[in-house]
Amino acid sequence: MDTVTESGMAIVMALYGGIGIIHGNFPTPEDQAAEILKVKRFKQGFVMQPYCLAKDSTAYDMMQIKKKYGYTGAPVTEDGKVGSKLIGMVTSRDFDFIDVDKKVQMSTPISEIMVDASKLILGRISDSLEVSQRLLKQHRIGKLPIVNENGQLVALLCRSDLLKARDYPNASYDSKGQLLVGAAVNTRETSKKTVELLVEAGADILVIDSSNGSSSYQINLLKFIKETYPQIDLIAGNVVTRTQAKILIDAGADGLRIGMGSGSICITQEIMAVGRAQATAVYEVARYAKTRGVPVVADGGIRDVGYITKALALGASCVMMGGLLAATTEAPGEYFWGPGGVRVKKYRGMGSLDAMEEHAVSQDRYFTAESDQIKVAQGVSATMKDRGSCHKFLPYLIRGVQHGFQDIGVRSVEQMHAEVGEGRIRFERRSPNAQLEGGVHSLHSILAGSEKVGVGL
Ligand SMILES: NC(=O)C1=CN([C@@H]2O[C@H](COP(=O)(O)OP(=O)(O)OC[C@H]3O[C@@H](n4cnc5c(N)ncnc54)[C@H](O)[C@@H]3O)[C@@H](O)[C@H]2O)C=CC1
Ligand SMILES: O=c1[nH]c(=O)c2[nH+]cn([C@@H]3O[C@H](COP(=O)(O)O)[C@@H](O)[C@H]3O)c2[nH]1
Ligand SMILES: [K+]
Repeated sequence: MDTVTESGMAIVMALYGGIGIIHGNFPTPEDQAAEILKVKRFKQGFVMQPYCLAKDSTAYDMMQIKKKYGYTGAPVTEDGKVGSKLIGMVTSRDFDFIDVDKKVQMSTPISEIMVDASKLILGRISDSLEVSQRLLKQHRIGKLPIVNENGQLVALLCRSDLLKARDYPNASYDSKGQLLVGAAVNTRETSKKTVELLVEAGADILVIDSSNGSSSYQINLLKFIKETYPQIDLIAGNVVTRTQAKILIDAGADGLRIGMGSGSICITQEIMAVGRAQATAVYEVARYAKTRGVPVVADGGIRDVGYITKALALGASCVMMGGLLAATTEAPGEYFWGPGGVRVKKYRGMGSLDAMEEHAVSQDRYFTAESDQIKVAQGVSATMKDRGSCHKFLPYLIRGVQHGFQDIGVRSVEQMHAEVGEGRIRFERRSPNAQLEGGVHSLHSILAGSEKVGVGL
């Protein structure tokens, strides 16, 4: 989803053993492929998307970076982006000499404050983290810009990060040791070209993204991709019935995505009058897919960590989450202050009017003909409360699932599936009263900070 997964989210997901599916709502397919490349080029310990200044930036622009993001220095590049030529670097040390109270000095060109690239110690993209770290220490500098052979900025190494260098023992790597990443494509004819770019950029998995997977458009694209790129794992969907599952498995799907209208921003069940209760859908489709040796993804409706455990118990091999990961630091978009002074980020359905209007690609998807001006939204646009960084939230989710498995008495997803299959682990219907009882109830008030999601971060 375009408010959940771009390269930043995909990187952190892979570092913790998951995978991110880069959304397909970019202005061009090249933009989507560029996000795949960013994940593939990610080097552990490096900041791959540092906030940059442009050659015509001023001291004021640096102050804005400091105010908004808390960073005291920034690389200066030709056009203010990563990937363009590095022309200098500003650090707090250079900045301390500027009196920020004086207006004239706020408009001082950054070129007068920065240290010119010719005088900087630079790291090379081909160097390992150890070599670059040694360079930092040797020269006692705070920040080391990493450039490629053309002098273009590709990353930044910060001394402050050395102290918190993390290890990711469960990271998802491909055979070349690069992080795994997937991408979503729609079922339009144009996707054939998009797929070529995504595969070239190194996508490991493609997800054919549609609310109703069993369409002729999807089957055609699925067959095309399987024939043209047999090495690519393909997840088809979405489906909620065994019949739909059969159609896609027969057409060659390697995995299925289950869920129709169960997502937090979904209004499909109300507007289209189609869909299915998510637990039933996961249970039924997973049971059938298992007989065909095809794994399934439970997509949508994961409200909290317990829902992941439930989805796995119902037969899913993994879950896909939108809302639960939205409004983390790594989700696209900026935080802003929502009603009640709460810090929020935007989260919207890919079928919301908002998403449809933003990009020509998604508009195209929703117009049955070019001249068709009537849009039927299948999702809403919303905000989500700041959830902090995935570096804390993902370990919380993982540990939460582990505790759930421990309490149930299973050691792995495979064991869970086997014991459910054999009837040793069983589900029992809960009455509405039992569900109320299972939640927080009868309290005068809940103390701030102890809300359900994220307890124990
Ligand atoms: N999981 C869920 O419950 C739902 C998810 N969504 C999300 O919203 C986004 C859009 O979903 P959909 O509306 O299902 O998109 P879609 O692209 O599958 O369908 C949109 C419209 O385009 C038409 N279409 C698709 N391919 C075509 C082709 N090759 N030629 C001519 N017409 C074609 C379809 O028939 C449909 O009318 C996706 O990201 C999806 O995941 C939307 C609704 C429900
Ligand atoms: O009915 C819908 N209208 C939409 O506009 C829409 N956008 C996304 N999705 C689906 O919702 C999933 C995420 O759901 P959660 O926020 O509950 O994790 C996602 O993974 C999608 O399957 C949509 N469904
Ligand atoms: K819903």
